Amino acid sequence: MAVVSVRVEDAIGKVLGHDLTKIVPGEYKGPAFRKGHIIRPEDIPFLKNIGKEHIYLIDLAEGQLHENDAIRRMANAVAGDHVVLSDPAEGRINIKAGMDGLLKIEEQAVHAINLVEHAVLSTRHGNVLVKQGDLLAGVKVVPLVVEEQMVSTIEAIAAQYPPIISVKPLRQLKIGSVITGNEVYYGRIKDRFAPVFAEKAQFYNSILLGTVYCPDDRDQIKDAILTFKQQGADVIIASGGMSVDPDDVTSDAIAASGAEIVTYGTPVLPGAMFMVAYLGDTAVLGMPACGMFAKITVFDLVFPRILAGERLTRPDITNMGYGGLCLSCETCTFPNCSFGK
Ligand SMILES: Nc1nc2c(c(=O)[nH]1)N[C@H]1C(S)=C(S)[C@@H](COP(=O)(O)OP(=O)(O)OC[C@H]3O[C@@H](n4cnc5c(N)ncnc54)[C@H](O)[C@@H]3O)O[C@H]1N2
Ligand code: MOO
Repeated sequence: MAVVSVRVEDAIGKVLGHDLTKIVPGEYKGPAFRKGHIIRPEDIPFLKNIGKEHIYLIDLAEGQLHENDAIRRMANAVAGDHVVLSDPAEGRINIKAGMDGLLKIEEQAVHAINLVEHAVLSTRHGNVLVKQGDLLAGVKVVPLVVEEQMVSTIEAIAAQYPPIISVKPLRQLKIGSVITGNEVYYGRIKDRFAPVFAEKAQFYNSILLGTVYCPDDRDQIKDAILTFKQQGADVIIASGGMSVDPDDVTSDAIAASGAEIVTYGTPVLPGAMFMVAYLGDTAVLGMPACGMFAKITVFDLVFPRILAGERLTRPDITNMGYGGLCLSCETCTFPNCSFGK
């Protein structure tokens, strides 16, 4: 490749080899001139004002790629379902959500690609809900010109993984809620869980089939779970009675329903006493009383994945320990924080 640096005064009539960026802090950041622009005499003062005394004219050799062609290939290699790619601008392609859904990122593949010299694949954390148009990742290369070999190495890495960046569509789920506890059932205290379930159902665009109240009685809780199963619930949530007291029988009731227990306990705080089980295809979740108190809990890490049609395994849950500690910030910014990442 010949990359020739010429004085801007000598570049009139020549073709610009890459986007030229203008930045005014707080006001503007973007391309002042795009690759392919033919330099005009009136451009000279403007170029000098953005600090350019020289510009590059590029003549690619065999086996070399301009940054824009390299990042187009890289972006296509990492893009899975329901994502859209921007055009290159300033040597970068943005990958955005093509629809609302659950963002999936193959983390190991991202690490492997970034080990390739000059590659830049910068992503968000996966397993969060995204809206159509949300930014998911940016793709760049460091130099203006790269060897084609570098890009084919990245394509080969990407081929070893499932789609690296994708968005899974969400289902609308039918939820049955079973609220347990003698103190609520016998009217000693006012129930505080039902409003939480109503809010969660609305937030996650799900349908609440109904709410059944049970005392701390294993068989009554079990029967309520089985009734919701018969009614076609996709998810059954049983609240309270999930910890260590003798009256805490909810986990026993879930087991007695015949559900297959994936985990009792999660390495997430709040949510240590949470249970994930499956009765056929119906997820049965044991929600400890922290779910009534904390705005965001392990439920908010688990539920989006169920919405996206995933059946959670024990490693899915145990992997949540790294980053599973909520800092209970005064102003909650979840999912834009370390919780669940
Ligand atoms: N010694 C230990 N104590 C606790 C442990 C532990 O491991 N060892 N775990 C703690 C964790 S973590 C959680 S979370 C809580 C809650 O556990 P439970 O799900 O068993 O909650 P309950 O005992 O049923 O109730 C606790 C508290 O919340 C009130 N409650 C429950 N449901 C309702 C409702 N629908 N409406 C209003 N109030 C409700 C209940 O009356 C109790 O005051 O345990 C920790 N403790
Ligand atoms: O299930 Mo409890 O969170 O750890 O509060």
